[in-house]
Formats: sequence, structure tokens, C-alpha cells
Amino acid sequence: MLKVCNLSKIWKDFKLKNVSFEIGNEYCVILGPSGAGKSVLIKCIAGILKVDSGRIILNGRDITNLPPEKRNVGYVPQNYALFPNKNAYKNIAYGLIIRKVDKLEIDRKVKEIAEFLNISHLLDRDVKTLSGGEQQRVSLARALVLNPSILLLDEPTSALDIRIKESIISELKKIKDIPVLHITHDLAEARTLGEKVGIFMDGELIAFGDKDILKKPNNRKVAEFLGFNVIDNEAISPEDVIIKNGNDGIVINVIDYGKYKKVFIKYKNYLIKSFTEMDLNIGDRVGLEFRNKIKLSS
Ligand SMILES: Nc1ncnc2c1ncn2[C@@H]1O[C@H](COP(=O)(O)OP(=O)(O)OP(=O)(O)O)[C@@H](O)[C@H]1O
Repeated sequence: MLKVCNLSKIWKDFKLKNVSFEIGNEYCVILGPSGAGKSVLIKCIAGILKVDSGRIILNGRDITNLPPEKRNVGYVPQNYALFPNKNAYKNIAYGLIIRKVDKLEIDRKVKEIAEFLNISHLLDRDVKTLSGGEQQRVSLARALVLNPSILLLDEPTSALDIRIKESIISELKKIKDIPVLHITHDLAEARTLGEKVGIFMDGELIAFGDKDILKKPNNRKVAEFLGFNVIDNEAISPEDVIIKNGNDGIVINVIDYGKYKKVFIKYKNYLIKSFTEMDLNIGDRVGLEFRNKIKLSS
């Protein structure tokens, strides 16, 4: 279990402010826009950045001031950070060699983890010759082979195309027996993987809980970040804005996704987003019905 209590890291132009949350052996996705401080948070937990205040407790052990190698965390950075002059096998084995694990045991562990991540056929390859998705798997294997008490993933799929991304996501779903903390700006990833979900903005964790928080935002900032329409103090998902004949608003933009369209409608002083299969054009007048309104606390 990971317990983060009142964590702060302060620079002149950026502050990570009193971040607190807890995760058990579950998959937690922290979602936030670029620059929110997600990488700073994960680097503090990995021990790459020193915190200014607060505590990090992993399985009951206070790791706040321990060096990275003493924390037993598996950290997969955004750029994978593989050793370019070693093959995949040596990259994966590196941490075990440093720990002076027996050679035969290293071989067994490397092969076992390579099989788990479907990279057995790549072990002899120089990592420079591997694709982004393959490098990503090697980096993941290098972290997992050390039996970490937690896996920290910094935007693990951001550099991958959609097909590779889906296959990495299915590998990530297999990790069950340790907490996984995955940071991303991709809402779809949070929906697919997150058992727990956090929303991080301007250095603050502004929402945290079960993945239901993605469907039921409790405040305006969260609702807007998740793409909800916000009218007065209510949030309405674009799927819950029903377009019909009438004269409530005027279409100001249409994005055609083939089977359906995303439509932007000027309604009173608001810009409303909705999806429709109707054949609408800019300038059309439409009627609107709002379903499943969610009351916002602020
Ligand atoms: N060593 C540092 N010194 C000063 N400021 C830093 C340092 N590292 C990060 N920052 C600042 O902290 C802020 C948050 O950066 P961070 O990389 O955590 O964002 P992020 O949410 O991970 O964004 P992205 O999704 O783009 O990676 C940025 O404004 C960044 O410039």
C-alpha cells in the first residue's frame, strides 16, 4: 500500500501543494493537463526529486528520505531511459546484477518477465534497434524484474501509436499484485485502466476516488477538464445533451467523425458540446434538452 501525506515541493514558478492520497494493490491513474505537476509527483515518490515537506509511506515503511535504490519502487520514465549500449537482456538484468543475484537466477527471472511481456524474441537485440513499443516493454520488464513494491509509470503510452498502445494497455492490465501509479493526460486511458482515479491540476490533487468521479465530477474545474458542459452550477455530459427541432441555440461548429458528429452550439452565454447523428450545418438553429444534470459543489 502507498500512502502519500501532505506532500509539497516548491520552486519559484511551480508548487506541488499538500498532495495526499492512498492506494492499495490496485491500478491508479492520475490524470491531468500538461504542466500540472504529474511527473514531479511521480519523481518525488521514486526518490528522484527531494520533497520539501510531507511523507511517503510504502507498505508501512517511511521512504520519504531514502535514495531511489533503497525504496523498492519500479519506475518507468517517459523516455524509457534504457542503456543504449546494452541489449534488451542486459538492460533487464542490470538491477539484478547490481544486487549481486546469482547468474542462473538472473537468467530465470529475465526470461520469465520477458515471457510475461511478450518480448522473449527481443532479448538479444540492441535496444537502439527496437521500436518505441518494444523499448517501452523492455523498460517495463527492467522495473518489474526487481519485484518492486509499487510500479510508477510516467505517461507510458504517450509516444506510441494506437495499435501498440492498446497492446501495452493489455499488458499493464495483467499487473495485479502491487499498486500501480500511472500518470497521463489521456482520459480514455484513465477510463480503461483506472480502478482508482485522481485528477491533478496546478500542482493539486483536486479529485480522487473510484473511477465514478470521471462520470460524476463534483466541482467546476473537474467538470470542465473532463469535457462536461457547465451551465450555472450544473454539469452535463455531451452525451446527455439531446438535439431536437427547435430554436434554443445556433450551431457554430461541426466535427464529422463519420457515424456521428460532434456539434458546438451557442446557447445563451454558453458554448454547448453534444454528439448527434443528425445532418447539421453551421448556422442551423436547434432545440436542446439536457438530461442527467449533475449538481456541482463549487
Ligand atoms: N527541476 C525543476 N525545477 C523547476 N521547475 C520544475 C522542475 N521540474 C519540473 N518543473 C516545473 O514543474 C511543472 C510541472 O512539470 P511536470 O513535468 O510535472 O508536468 P506534467 O504534469 O508531468 O506535464 P506533462 O504531461 O507535459 O509531462 C512545470 O511547470 C515544470 O516546468
